[in-house]
Amino acid sequence: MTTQIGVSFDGSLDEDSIWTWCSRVIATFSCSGEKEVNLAVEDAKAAFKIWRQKSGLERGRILLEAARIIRERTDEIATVESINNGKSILEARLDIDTSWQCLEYYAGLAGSMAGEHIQLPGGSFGYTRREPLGVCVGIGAWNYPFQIASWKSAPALACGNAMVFKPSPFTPVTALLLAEIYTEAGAPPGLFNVVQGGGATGQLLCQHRDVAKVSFTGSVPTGTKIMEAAAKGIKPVTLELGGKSPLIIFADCNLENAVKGALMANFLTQGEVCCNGTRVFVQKEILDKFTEQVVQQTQRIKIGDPLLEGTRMGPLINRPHLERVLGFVKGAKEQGAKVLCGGDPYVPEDPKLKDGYFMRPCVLGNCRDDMTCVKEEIFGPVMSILSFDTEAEVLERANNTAFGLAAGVFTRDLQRAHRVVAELQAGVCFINNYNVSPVELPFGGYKKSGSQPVGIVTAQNRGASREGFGRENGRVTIEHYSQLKTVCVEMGDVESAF
Ligand SMILES: NC(=O)c1ccc[n+]([C@@H]2O[C@H](COP(=O)([O-])OP(=O)(O)OC[C@H]3O[C@@H](n4cnc5c(N)ncnc54)[C@H](O)[C@@H]3O)[C@@H](O)[C@H]2O)c1
Ligand SMILES: O=CCc1c[nH]cn1
Repeated sequence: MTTQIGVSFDGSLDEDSIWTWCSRVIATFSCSGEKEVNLAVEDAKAAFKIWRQKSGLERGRILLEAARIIRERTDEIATVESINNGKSILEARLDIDTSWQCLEYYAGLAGSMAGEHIQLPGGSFGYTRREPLGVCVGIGAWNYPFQIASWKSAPALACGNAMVFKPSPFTPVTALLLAEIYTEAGAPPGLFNVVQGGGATGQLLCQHRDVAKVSFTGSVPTGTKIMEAAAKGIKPVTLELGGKSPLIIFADCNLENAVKGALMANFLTQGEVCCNGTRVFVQKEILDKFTEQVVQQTQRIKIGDPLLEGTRMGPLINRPHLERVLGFVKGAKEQGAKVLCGGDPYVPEDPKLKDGYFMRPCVLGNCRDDMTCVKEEIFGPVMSILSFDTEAEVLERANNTAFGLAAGVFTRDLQRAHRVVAELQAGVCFINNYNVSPVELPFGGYKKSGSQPVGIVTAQNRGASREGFGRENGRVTIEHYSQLKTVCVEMGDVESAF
């Protein structure tokens, strides 16, 4: 089967390919079926045999070389990513930066993977070995194609695993560049394999008996299917899912920073960001001032050709998604929200861009907690502003969601900031900033965004979610890509019970 992709790549970067976010097909690929998936897993198994024998330091050296190549080729990869996804070139470069930084980080940790030595009676002893899992599968969403492939593969490879990666069919291109780079850096052929396809290919990967683990980034409904498939094979999963995160702005904040923070929380990558703080709770005293400034700055966002240096917002991923996002705005109006700016299709002056999937970033006022736009993940450039009076009230409302990916708070009162984040049911919290993603810090959600509360959430266990469905980045991810072997060594004779 051949799938056609709306925003895609024809292999050249000539003048014409700059104008391709307009439903022009510029790449086709065949979806991998059972045969191709088996082949990719077989190749990965062969590479794993070689890779697992290398010391951490040796693996780290290859990852470092891959990081160096990515860094050297940042502009080129960012350009392809911008064509692949539609995000602005400025943002695409930042994604490539956090990608090579991730490889560098895990290259550094690879040599430090170690077990313990435990003394036992009579001179006997035990030790533990931290071992790789085997062939891991990575399945990506379309919003951060290169970054997701890097964030999944770097810790997997650092721990001695191989990976078969399936990008989203909407953004199939840049994962291939990463595969080429790993090979060029000295990884055994097949260590990082890319298969193309949609849900059916993803299912084949998850069900494959030789796959040891699945790391998935995408929506909650697909995450549920992946968990079901993995459960049948008793495979560990990492799930990085959707969100509807709160951003809480207290009256004592630095207003200028809070306004900038709200834009960062809502409009990066056309609003197609899992951890976006789309429920913006503003304390009543500053509601009007904050709203006025947010609207002013939102209206200044330059929309257009994402490859131009001045552009800050490109087209959405595809026509159905654009229509879905516009539908949320329409529904919000019907439910009583006020469109303060944007929320309509945008047609750039350049005739070559006229069929692009552009829309004006939208700020909604008069929002209530029961509105669909406030409850559901929109995954587009739509900010909902809600007002609040007290800290206790806003905490209750902020946590009143099945999601738990991220949350933010702007205040000058640092005691309040820490008190509030301790109560927020979210895996990633920001104080006086939003949507910064240093690779040294673990990234992942609570609740339906990727982890599970311990039983029923009560005042006592609130925030005590385990990172049972994994994390990306940070030291903790090593544990999700490795397993512990205990070795018990007898130094005396066997004391038999028989
Ligand atoms: N938490 C995070 O880190 C994070 C990051 C980016 C995106 N997301 C979430 O991703 C969603 C948007 O991305 P999307 O539309 O690509 O998500 P999606 O769930 O539709 O698809 C994600 C990936 O899963 C594959 N897939 C679909 N059905 C499958 C199946 N049955 N088995 C295996 N694989 C299958 C798709 O082909 C794609 O590669 C949003 O909800 C967003 O919040 C989360
Ligand atoms: O979409 C979510 C993943 C992410 C967040 N920031 C950078 N990448």
